[in-house]
Order: sequence, then structure tokens, then C-alpha cells
Amino acid sequence: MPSGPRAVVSLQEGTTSAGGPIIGTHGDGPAISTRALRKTFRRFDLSQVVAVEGLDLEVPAGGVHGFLGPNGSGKTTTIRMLLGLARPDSGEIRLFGEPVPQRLPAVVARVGAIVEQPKFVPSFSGRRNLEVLASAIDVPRTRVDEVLDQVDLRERARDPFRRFSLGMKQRLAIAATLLKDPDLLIFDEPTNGLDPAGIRDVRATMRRLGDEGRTVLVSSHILAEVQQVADTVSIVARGRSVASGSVAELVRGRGQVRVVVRDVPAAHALLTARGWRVTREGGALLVAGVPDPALVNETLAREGLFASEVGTVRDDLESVFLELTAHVGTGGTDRVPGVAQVRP
Ligand SMILES: Nc1ncnc2c1ncn2[C@@H]1O[C@H](COP(=O)(O)OP(=O)(O)OP(=O)(O)O)[C@@H](O)[C@H]1O
Repeated sequence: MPSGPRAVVSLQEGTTSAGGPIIGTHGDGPAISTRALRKTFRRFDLSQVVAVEGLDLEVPAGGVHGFLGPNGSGKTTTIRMLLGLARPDSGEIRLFGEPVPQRLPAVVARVGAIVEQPKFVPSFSGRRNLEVLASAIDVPRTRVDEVLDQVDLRERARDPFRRFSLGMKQRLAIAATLLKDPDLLIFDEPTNGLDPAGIRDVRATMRRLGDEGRTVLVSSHILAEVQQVADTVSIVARGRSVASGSVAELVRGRGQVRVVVRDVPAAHALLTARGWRVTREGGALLVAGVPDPALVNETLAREGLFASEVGTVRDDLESVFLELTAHVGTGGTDRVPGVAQVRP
């Protein structure tokens, strides 16, 4: 995947006449759903690469959805299929309930996306670049100021594009996707190659768009970035979905209880006997798989083992991600044992 800002795929320029009226409104079902989606490629030596293997994805309408997975897990290929830029071998895709690619023209005006390399003119100002794009897709010029505000670039809009920082270039690309006021925005690794300030600004822009009620699908292999901005996430590994749900749901119950007790061996034996996974960390014990930390305290106290400290060590999404994707071997597994597919 290329790094740095990507070009705007102006889906809005698609043929809207062929598809007829748009059926359904934003909010009456998922913005994106895929079922058993599969895509293979042939390598130069004619061997087959399975890029996407039976992917089920559901992105609720409204808010920011993180599409997470390690490098090579099939995110870009999936996004390209969602946008009609690659054809699935098999499976189903729906955008706002409409089958894609068959009914893409019916939904195309509701979708904006950033993939691949930028196509802005370096010597033109940010504003001029947007004005050219706006007239190409038949959008009034007044819209240019609105989208510049939406990405917080109004003040720098007169600077030539070539003087923009990478973060500003990326926000200009986002502004271009907003010209047609789409309901769904798809960004493939939008923070790739940006410095921390650029990442923060792009993230704030995505959050704002999600708060406006738009659906933002953002792919990333850097989970810490998405964790802070996403309402819901899907985690993929080797082209398959391994977990999905809200960030809170995915990390809930996955923390460990840290307990400090004088008689460590006795406490270890007692807690292990309850069926919990217990590991030693210095003078403390880490207990995994406990639904409520109070249960640890209660179990110990009943046997006269009094804890001097009980606390929760919460996993972040990064650890959940590593645990989930580590389970998926070469052959792939559909689901990781013990991980619920939490549908938002
Ligand atoms: N055009 C292609 N020809 C051959 N193989 C491809 C092609 N496009 C993707 N692949 C392979 O398909 C797999 C999935 O790639 P994809 O780019 O979709 O993953 P990704 O999750 O977006 O990864 P990254 O974060 O590194 O971009 C990889 O093994 C990749 O090498």
C-alpha cells in the first residue's frame, strides 16, 4: 500500500442515471455489509493469493468505524471492492442496502473515498484545486468554503498545494470527498506517513464527520490511532473477520485483576482452582478471565487470605488485536474461540 496522502476517488462522477432513485435513507440499516466476500489474485508465478476469504462485515450507519488488521490482511482489497474498483470472486456487498457493484450507480452519489495517490495540482492553491474539482462534478463553488471549514483549512486555503504539510494535503483530500455531501466516507489508512500533529488533525476531522451523522469507514493497522476515534471496529486477519463491535465491548471483560497477597502460593492455588488463569508478577498475581474483580477478593477472603491490594489491569484495543490476530494461522480460522461477534 502506498504511504502518504491518497487521491480522491471521485465516485460522485459515476453514472447516476442508470441506477434510478436511491432506495432507503441513512439510518435504516447498515451503511455497509458484506457476506462471504472472497477475492483472490494470481501471482506472477501463477500461484494464488487469497486476499479476502469469506469476509462478513457490518458497518452501522452513522459514526466512525475502524477497519483494523495487520499489513496484508485484505483491507485495501476489501475497500476497492466496496467502491467497485475490484470485482469479488464471490460473496455479497451492500451499500445502504443496495447490492454492489450491480447497483453502484444508485448509491455512488452518497459515497466519498480516499484511496491511492493524490491528483491535486501542486502550483494551485488548496482552494483552487477544490474549485476545479467542484466544477468538474457540478457542485456550486459556495460549497468549497463549506468543506474547507469542515476540515479546518480555510485559513491556509490560499497557499499553494505544494507548500501544504502532509496532514494538510490529507485534509484537503478529505475536503474534496465532502464536496458532494456524502453520507458514507471511506478512508484507506488516512494517517499513513503523517506526523503526530497531522494524525491528530485528520483524526479530529474524522470525529467531526462522524458526529455530523455521516458514516466514516477508516482502515488502519495502527490500532492506537483508531481506538481514540472509532465508535465501532471490525478486526480482520488474513482476509477474515475475527471480531467486531464497539471498542468498549471488545475490551470489556478482557482486563486482568492484579492482586497482592502475603501467601502467594496459597492464593495462586485457590484462584486457579476457580478456573481462572493466574500468573505471577513479582509479589502480585494477575488473574485473567474474571467477570468481576470483587470475586477475586471474596474467594481469597473466604479462605482467610486477605488481599492488601486489588486492582484491574485493563487491556487496550492493541492487546486485544494482537491476541485475536495471533490466533489466525496460515489456514485461517473463521472465529477466535471465546470472542463474541458483537454486532453493534
Ligand atoms: N493486485 C494484486 N496482485 C496480487 N496480490 C495482491 C494484489 N493486491 C493485493 N494482493 C495481496 O493480497 C493480500 C491482501 O492485500 P491488501 O493490500 O488488501 O491488504 P491490507 O490489509 O490493505 O494491507 P496493507 O495494510 O499492507 O496495505 C496481500 O497478500 C497482498 O500481497
